[in-house]
Amino acid sequence: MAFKDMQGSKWHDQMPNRQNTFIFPQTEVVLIMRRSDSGAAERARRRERERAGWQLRSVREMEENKVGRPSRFGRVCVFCGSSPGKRNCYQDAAVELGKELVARKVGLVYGGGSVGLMGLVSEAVHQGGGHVIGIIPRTLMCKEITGETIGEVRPVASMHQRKAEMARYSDAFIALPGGYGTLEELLEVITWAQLGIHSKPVGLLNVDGYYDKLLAFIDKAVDDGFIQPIQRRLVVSASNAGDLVQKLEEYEPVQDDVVARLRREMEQVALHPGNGLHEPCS
Ligand SMILES: CC(C)=CCNc1ncnc2c1ncn2[C@@H]1O[C@H](COP(=O)(O)O)[C@@H](O)[C@H]1O
Repeated sequence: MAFKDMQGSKWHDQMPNRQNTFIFPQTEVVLIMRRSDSGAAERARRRERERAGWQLRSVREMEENKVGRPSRFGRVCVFCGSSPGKRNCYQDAAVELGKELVARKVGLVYGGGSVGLMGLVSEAVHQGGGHVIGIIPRTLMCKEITGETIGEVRPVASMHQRKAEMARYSDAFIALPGGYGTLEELLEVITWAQLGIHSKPVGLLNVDGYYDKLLAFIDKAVDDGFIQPIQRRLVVSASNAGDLVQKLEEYEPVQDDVVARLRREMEQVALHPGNGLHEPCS
């Protein structure tokens, strides 16, 4: 009997835990490892966990390549326009990204609804058999505004809670072309990464140069001293879905002393509320 980790690189000769699975707490990705796993009980457990949005792959499946390209991500959050955009390339890119996630067995987290590029990417994942979570404020749940939400719908109280939940459920973020809403969501997760609130990769799907000017702006902010050069790495970009997801898979979090200190302090505050809140910077 042998066990293999998510990247398929490490072998272990003992069962990782009592459920024959590896659990990656950060990503909530689970792998079934036992070669001999078969039978109704295992299939039932698998169905149950898949319903919960976890990903399960047996070593045999991976080796026979039946599950497509394996991924380190369980779920990716996609921010995108609630409009379809005027050019076909944007709509095509949304569908292509959905298919890429399906091929890698990565679930989708998005803002719910079926309008614009949001509808196209969620439909592509859903139709391909992928898991979709739509997080939508109750006030937006009127179908006339957002259209039908497919997959699992998680209603939340506010736009703020929506963003927090989208971030919590995801292991990485991708922005397709979009407008103010997309930019706001994108910049928030970049800012959170800069502050060490998370260390998940953030990618821009730069369809036909849509984000060239934003990337140029970020470079200018680095040149003019408003963004630290090391923090430039927080934003990954590519012109097509396959390259972008691959870059995100290979992304290594920025190692920044200031970020590390902030993260430690935030963990302290979370553990001991009231501590450290009024301490001066050192
Ligand atoms: C009231 C109204 C215009 C609703 C349109 N219907 C919508 N339904 C669901 N989420 C939306 C909607 N409009 C904007 N958003 C949010 O804002 C983002 C897109 O905004 P935008 O189109 O890029 O700027 C989405 O990721 C979503 O989180």
